[in-house]
Amino acid sequence: MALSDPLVARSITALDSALVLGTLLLTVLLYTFARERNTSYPPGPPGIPLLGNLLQVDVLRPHLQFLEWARQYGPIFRVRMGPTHLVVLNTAHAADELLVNRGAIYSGRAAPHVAMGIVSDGQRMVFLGYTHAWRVVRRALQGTLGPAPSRQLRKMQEFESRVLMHDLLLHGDRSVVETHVQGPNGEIPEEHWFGIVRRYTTGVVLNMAYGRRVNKLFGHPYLHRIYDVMGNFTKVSQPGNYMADGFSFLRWLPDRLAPWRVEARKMHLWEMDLWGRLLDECRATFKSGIALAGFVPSYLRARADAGFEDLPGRGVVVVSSSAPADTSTAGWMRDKLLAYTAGSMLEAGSDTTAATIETFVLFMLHNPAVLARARAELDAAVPVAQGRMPNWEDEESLPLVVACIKETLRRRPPTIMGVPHCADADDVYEGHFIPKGSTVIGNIWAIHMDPARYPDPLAFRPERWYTPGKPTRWASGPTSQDRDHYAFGWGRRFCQGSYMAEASLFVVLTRVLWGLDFACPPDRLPDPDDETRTWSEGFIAVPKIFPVAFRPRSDAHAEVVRRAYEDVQREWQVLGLAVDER
Ligand code: HEM
Repeated sequence: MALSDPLVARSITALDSALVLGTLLLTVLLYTFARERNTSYPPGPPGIPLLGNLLQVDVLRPHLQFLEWARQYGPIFRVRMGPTHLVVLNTAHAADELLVNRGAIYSGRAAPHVAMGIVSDGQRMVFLGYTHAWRVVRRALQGTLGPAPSRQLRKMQEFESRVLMHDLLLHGDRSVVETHVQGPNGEIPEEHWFGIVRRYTTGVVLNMAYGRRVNKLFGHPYLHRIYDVMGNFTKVSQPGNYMADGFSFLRWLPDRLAPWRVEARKMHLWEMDLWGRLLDECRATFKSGIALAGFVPSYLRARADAGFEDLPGRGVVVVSSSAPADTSTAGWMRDKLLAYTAGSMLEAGSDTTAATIETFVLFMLHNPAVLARARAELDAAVPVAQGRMPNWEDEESLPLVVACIKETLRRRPPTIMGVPHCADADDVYEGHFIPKGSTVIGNIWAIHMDPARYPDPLAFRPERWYTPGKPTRWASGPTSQDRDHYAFGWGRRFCQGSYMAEASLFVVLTRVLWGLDFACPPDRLPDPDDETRTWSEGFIAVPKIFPVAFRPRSDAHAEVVRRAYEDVQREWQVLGLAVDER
């Protein structure tokens, strides 16, 4: 038979591939064994060859098993998920020491190959390595999200919270009397009160990024697309989802043997149809001379002023700087990185904040005595006779309410295991070797459940933070000296939106407590300790939908909410923004 015979050629190719694959697997196996025998790694559960501990962990809810191992092995343990070394830090001290004090080494990201390299074309900010491009992005965002500039965002947060209050009033008991079913990928029915919360959280970030509004709950062109993209990305970035994430040699396979790559490229185009289109629309407006507020319009303006009006492509354009290459922030984002950076804001800021609001309501329903005390505090600080809703100026008079928000972030942090960092160099911690390339997890869940730091950790107890008559400090970082909880992560990768997030939580939750009674039928109230029934899977573990009936605490409260909503419609027009459509 001639070699040109297609059947023979195909079987030789298949045999070759199998041999190459087998040899590579064997090499990985031998290398792993040899390395492990001679090194003093952190303690950890024994695994099996090749797969390590992969089969011992529910990859969709790893925090449960990781908490068990934290109790067994202490401040630091190590597991292997296939070829990936995971070093897990379970006390505040260990996490602060590595992720903050040794931030020069531990600020990288272990990005999943398929989700970051292909689906995001390497441009998603949250997964960028500790690189020059990341520094350029981070510096650009700080001008909008930093402690001082983020105060400029409060006007829109205040305006949008009026719409949220109005919508919850309109919602009434709809999610209790109607049957709503969550979609298989966590999709929220538009009529459910979770949709009202999402409209707020996504709306304020969309406004921050693009100066646009989400002005309707039903049929908005972007609202659902954003959640679809986020949901898909959460799925594809899940550890264990793609073999090629763990076994890098699979990345050499040609397309016909790697259908995941073809699928991932399609996903990238689908994502660009959203993030790229938002940028294109913004650029068209900018070029037509209309001045929009927001991070992206301001960035396009500044970039054009610097002589880079059009910068197609990915990554950054390097601008010479006198700073050393490893600290320089000089440079401009090209279009694709800019589009993904704005998209990353929407992803990072929407579900996390929405989940915290919903979780707060859940804990209040479970703790009616705390709720009554928080309300009494609000009624004293902002009597309804004043004809206004609470605002940030009232913060000092509301120490218990702030303590309740902090306790929500501690008791159930939305990014329950944080976002993994990566060790960019070999290191030793308390005699334990941490190899370069290890994925390093600040185990927020284990730290928040540490009874030495938080006695009776499962109890919802705002008193941990509350001193009567004294303002409650947020104490959420970024410095290790100013930490009561770790919901926003660590060090140089600390959540850049934390000031914006806390401002949203404050204005929304003080208003909800102040103006609305809310109730859930006891037999439908989810149990916060029931992991599978109450919380979603994934690296942002959010509450599953539960029904709540909202009604005004009095006619006077309802009147204040209604008036604030009507007034804000005029404000939208003055600002040239879309009015609400209901
Ligand atoms: C309650 C709400 C939020 C929580 C709990 C939260 C939590 C987190 C966590 C745990 C990280 C990873 C930190 C680390 O790597 O150690 C993170 C990163 C980040 N967050 Fe947030 N976040 C929230 C809201 C927001 C908002 C509103 C924004 C902006 C609109 C935002 C923007 C970011 C960005 C840009 C990063 C990536 C930082 C980097 O990789 O350098 N977050 N967030």
